[in-house]
Amino acid sequence: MKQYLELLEETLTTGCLKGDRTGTGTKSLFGRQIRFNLQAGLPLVTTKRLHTRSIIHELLWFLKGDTNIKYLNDNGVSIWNEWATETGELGPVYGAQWRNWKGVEGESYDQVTALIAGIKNNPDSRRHIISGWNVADLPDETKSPQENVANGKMALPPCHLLYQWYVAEGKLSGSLYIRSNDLFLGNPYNTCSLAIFTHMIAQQCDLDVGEIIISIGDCHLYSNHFEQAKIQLQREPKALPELIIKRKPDSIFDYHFEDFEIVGYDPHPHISAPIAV
Ligand SMILES: Nc1nc(=O)c2c([nH]1)NC[C@@H]1CN(c3ccc(C(=O)N[C@@H](CCC(=O)O)C(=O)O)cc3)CN21
Ligand SMILES: O=c1ccn([C@H]2C[C@H](O)[C@@H](COP(=O)(O)O)O2)c(=O)[nH]1
Repeated sequence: MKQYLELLEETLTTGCLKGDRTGTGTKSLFGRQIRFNLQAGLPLVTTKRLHTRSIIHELLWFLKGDTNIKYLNDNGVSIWNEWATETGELGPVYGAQWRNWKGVEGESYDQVTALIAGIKNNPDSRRHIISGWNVADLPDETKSPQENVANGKMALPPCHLLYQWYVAEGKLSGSLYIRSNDLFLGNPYNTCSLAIFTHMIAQQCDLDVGEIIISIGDCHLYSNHFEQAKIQLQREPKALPELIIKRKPDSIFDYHFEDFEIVGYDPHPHISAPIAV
C-alpha cells in the first residue's frame, strides 16, 4: 500500500487549504492516480484495520440495486446512516443507477447485467462501463440530503462515478474515477471495493485478475483527520492479504457475504476518525 501512503503524505504536506460543503476544511490536491496489481494480493490498507465487513456488504447492496439502508443496518453496517431519511431512503444513489437507470420513456437499464454480457461476449470492447453520474437525479447542493431524497433526488451525488474494465491476455483490469475522495475514510473503502468487484467479475467471466487503477479528482484529507494520517504514516506497512471466493455463484447477483474470505490480514490497530457529513 506504498502508493496510498505516499498520496496521504503528499496531501498532508503539500495539499492546498480548501473549504468544503461539510464546513470541516480540507487539505486538497487535484488529479492523482494510484494503481495496484491484484496478483500481488488484495489492496487493503494494513497501517490501520479496515472494517471489511462493511465494504463487502456495501458492494452486495449496490449489486442488489438497493438504496435503503435497512439491508446494511440489518447486517451491522452503519456507514450510510447519516444521509438517509427516517425511512432509510437515500434516493436514486449507486444501486439504482447501476441496476435500474431510468430512460426518458421510463424504461430501465441494468448496467451490471450488460457489463457481464459485454465482457463475456466481446472482451476486446472498449465500452465495459458502469456510470453512476445520472445528471437528472443529482441533488441540489443548497438542500440537505434528506430534502433532496424527498424531492426524488440522490442524497449525495456519486463519488465513485465511472467504472471501466479491460480484458487483455486473459486478465481483467478495473479502473475507477472518483470525483471527490476522502483519503482517510473513503479511499480505502473505494480501493478494496473495486478490487473485490473486479475479482467477482473475473470469476464470472473465467478470467484472471490484472490491475486496478484509481483516478481521483479532488483528493482531500479533512482537517480532523490530520493527526490520524500522521499516526498511519509512522507505521510500517505489512504483507497484503489474499481474497478467496469460496464458490462460483451462478451469476454476479448470487454472491453472499459468506462466500468471501480474506486470509492473512494482520493490520496495525484501527484508528477512528469522525466522518464529515
Ligand atoms: N465524508 C465522507 N467520506 C466518505 O468516505 C463517504 C461519505 N462522506 N459519504 C458517503 C459514503 C459513506 N462512506 C463511508 C462512511 C463512513 C465510513 C467510516 O466511518 N468508516 C470507519 C469505520 C466505520 C464502520 O465500518 O462501521 C473506518 O474507520 O473506516 C467509511 C466510509 C464513504 N462515503
Ligand atoms: O465512496 C465515497 C463516497 C464519498 N466519499 C467522500 C468524498 C467527500 O469527502 C464526501 C462527499 O462530499 P461532496 O461534497 O459531495 O464531494 O464523501 C468518498 O471518498 N468515497
